[in-house]
Amino acid sequence: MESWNAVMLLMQLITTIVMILGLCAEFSGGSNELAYHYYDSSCPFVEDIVRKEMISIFEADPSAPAAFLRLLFHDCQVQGCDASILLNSKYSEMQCSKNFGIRKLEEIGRLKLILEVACPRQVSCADIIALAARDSVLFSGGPFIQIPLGRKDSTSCSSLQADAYLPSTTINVDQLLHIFNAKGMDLQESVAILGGHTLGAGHCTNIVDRLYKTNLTDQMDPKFQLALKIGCPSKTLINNLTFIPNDMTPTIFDNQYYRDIVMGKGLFDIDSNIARDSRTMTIVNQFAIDEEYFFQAFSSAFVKLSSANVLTGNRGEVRLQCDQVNHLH
Ligand code: HEM
Ligand SMILES: [Ca+2]
Ligand SMILES: [Ca+2]
Repeated sequence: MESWNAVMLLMQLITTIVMILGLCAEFSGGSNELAYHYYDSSCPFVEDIVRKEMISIFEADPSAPAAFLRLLFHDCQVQGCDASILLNSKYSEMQCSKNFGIRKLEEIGRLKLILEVACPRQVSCADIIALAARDSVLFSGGPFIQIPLGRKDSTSCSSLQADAYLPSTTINVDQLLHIFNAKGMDLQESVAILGGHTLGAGHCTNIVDRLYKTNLTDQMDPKFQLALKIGCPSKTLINNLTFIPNDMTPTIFDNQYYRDIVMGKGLFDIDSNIARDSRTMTIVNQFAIDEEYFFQAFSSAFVKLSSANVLTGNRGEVRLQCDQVNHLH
């Protein structure tokens, strides 16, 4: 009987400890999930502050939205959306050649400084990247996408991981679907997220291999091919400087990308592949004629991309400076 009482007492003690721990987590904002009202009490104007800064960045440089959208994809693709791409260290992800052309890291750092003044130690660099990307979509004519917040920043990064997880331009449709299925996307969302290529440009260095292949089996539109050859004359060193727009309206977030790839005017292998694969072709054709449908699928895909594999609660930290971890771990 006595031992039974002791067991009961122990169980009560454990329940109390678990409850106290739970309460602590709640009060410290340590919820383990992203939330739509995450900064309501700790930084209520975070979205307005980011939006205001973004507008002035976009006014100064119309190519900026493309940069922020790609930055989000490349952050989320390696270790999840944790601002690992911003870390400046021996192992920086930016050393990886697949991150060639990634821009505007310093603008995220500048936004962070502004937010440190408004709400010290609250807003993670990972959330700033996600907000910058969704404002980029909106201000170039795309949908307004509400995203949950509360991502924490990583305390490490690895260029090897970037090498392993960033996709190359020659991936096939199977590999593409695999990448986005892993983030919970269905077929439509996987085709929609590649619609990010409605913005921005690709450098010739990423195009020439396809363009000057001896047996170009691609059904590339001949006039488009000629235009690409004029834009990227040969395999020269200046290929790192010259570039070609991703679609015919590279500063507008629209469904032009799908209309282009249907007509054989896709810039990279993967762009033309989704227009020809039997699984993805029908969706590409639908997006090409129905922009609203594309916007809807892109919006839900964007939430999944930016929520996949995030650090929350006590995992990770809110960096004080986006390019450095707070202290050595
Ligand atoms: C999964 C397969 C993908 C591949 C292989 C791929 C590949 C590329 C390449 C090679 C470039 C050109 C980089 C340069 O030469 O400067 C590029 C640009 C771009 N990508 Fe992707 N991408 C993929 C998916 C995505 C996704 C999911 C998004 C966003 C949702 C995205 C958004 C962009 C944007 C906006 C640019 C233009 C960047 C700029 O102008 O600065 N890409 N992509
Ligand atoms: Ca990352
Ligand atoms: Ca466009």
